[in-house]
Formats: sequence, structure tokens, C-alpha cells
Amino acid sequence: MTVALHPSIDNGLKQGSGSFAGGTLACKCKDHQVKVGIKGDVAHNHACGCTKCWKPQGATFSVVAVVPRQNVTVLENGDKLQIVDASAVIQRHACKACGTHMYGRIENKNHPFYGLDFIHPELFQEQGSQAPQFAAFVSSVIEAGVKPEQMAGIRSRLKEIGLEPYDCLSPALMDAIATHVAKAKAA
Ligand SMILES: N[C@@H](CCC(=O)N[C@@H](CS)C(=O)NCC(=O)O)C(=O)O
Ligand SMILES: [Zn+2]
Ligand SMILES: [Zn+2]
Repeated sequence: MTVALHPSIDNGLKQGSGSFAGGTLACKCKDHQVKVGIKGDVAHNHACGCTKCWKPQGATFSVVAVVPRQNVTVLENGDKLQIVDASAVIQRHACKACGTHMYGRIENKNHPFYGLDFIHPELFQEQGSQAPQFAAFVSSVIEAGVKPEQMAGIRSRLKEIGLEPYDCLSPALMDAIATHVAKAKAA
């Protein structure tokens, strides 16, 4: 049996259209769904193995991407949203009823990723947004109960579908963070 990573990637990556104009994210409630409007395509879409990012039932990884915060608008039933952990760097706004994380926001203006919100593209009602590009925080799945001896199979399955596994973020994003830190220190 192949390793289950996440339902949106287990059958292979579905490439984005390259011209996704944005759409609506909907939570998993049967009625009074929380709906969040997103302008434009997502960026840096990736699988995340950390324990903080929201995953659908049974998934080992989250699939999460960023969009500029000004491109995110709560459209319907925003009264159902609550912040999961106000002390976290990323304040994840989740539906109180079904638990789905609708967007995660960084309020610390000095953070390297300030200005970007984190969203889960599988919640789009529309098709065509950017496909995942890599896998991050892969070793962290052990913290959620995966056995260390399962890791070789998980990493090889990620590679097989085209997602390079990293135990923090991708080199490009780690470089971006370090560049921000270096500039802040120099200032
Ligand atoms: N090993 C930790 C890693 C958590 C972590 O650092 N997650 C990254 C990727 S989402 C992060 O930037 N977290 C900031 C936050 O959750 O606010 C875990 O699995 O809980
Ligand atoms: Zn809901
Ligand atoms: Zn994460």
C-alpha cells in the first residue's frame, strides 16, 4: 500500500492553470459555511508536516500556500471564525464549528513573511490554483504520531510525486528568511 500523504496529492500533483484568477475558500460545514474570497493565484504552495497546520481527516500533511494579506476577504459567516492560538507566529483563523483553518495571518510587522496570509488551496471551490512545489517540516510528522521507521517510505513517496522533502522550509524560503534577518541586523 502506498503511503497516504494528503488526498489532494495522493494520486499525483494536479498542475495549476498558470492563470488562476482567485476564488472562494469554503469550510467543511454543511450549512452556514465560512467563505473567504482570495484574489489571484497562491504562491509557494507546499505540503507541510508540522503539527500546527490544518490537515483534513486522515492526512499526514497539510497543503498550504501564501497570498498577499490584502487579497484575503472574509465573505460569509465570519462570526464563526476564531483564532486557534493567539500566541503563535501565524494566527490561524478556524471555523469554530468544523475546525477548518480558513486563513493564517502574521501580525508581527518584523517577521520575514509579514504581509502574507497562509491558506489551504484544497478549500477553493474553483480548480486551477498553483500545485504544491515542495514538502516542508517533513520530520515533524513524527510529532503527530508517525513512526521514525516510516520516514524513509514517506520521503520516497514525496519524491515520487515530485515534492522534494525538506525538514524546515525550502532553500529558497530559508534564504529569503536569512536575507531578511541579515538586513534587519545591518540596519
Ligand atoms: N516541529 C514543529 C514545527 C512547527 C513550525 O515551526 N511550523 C512552521 C511551519 S507552518 C512555522 O512557521 N510555524 C509558525 C507558527 O505555527 O505560527 C511542529 O511540528 O509543531
Ligand atoms: Zn465550518
Ligand atoms: Zn506548518
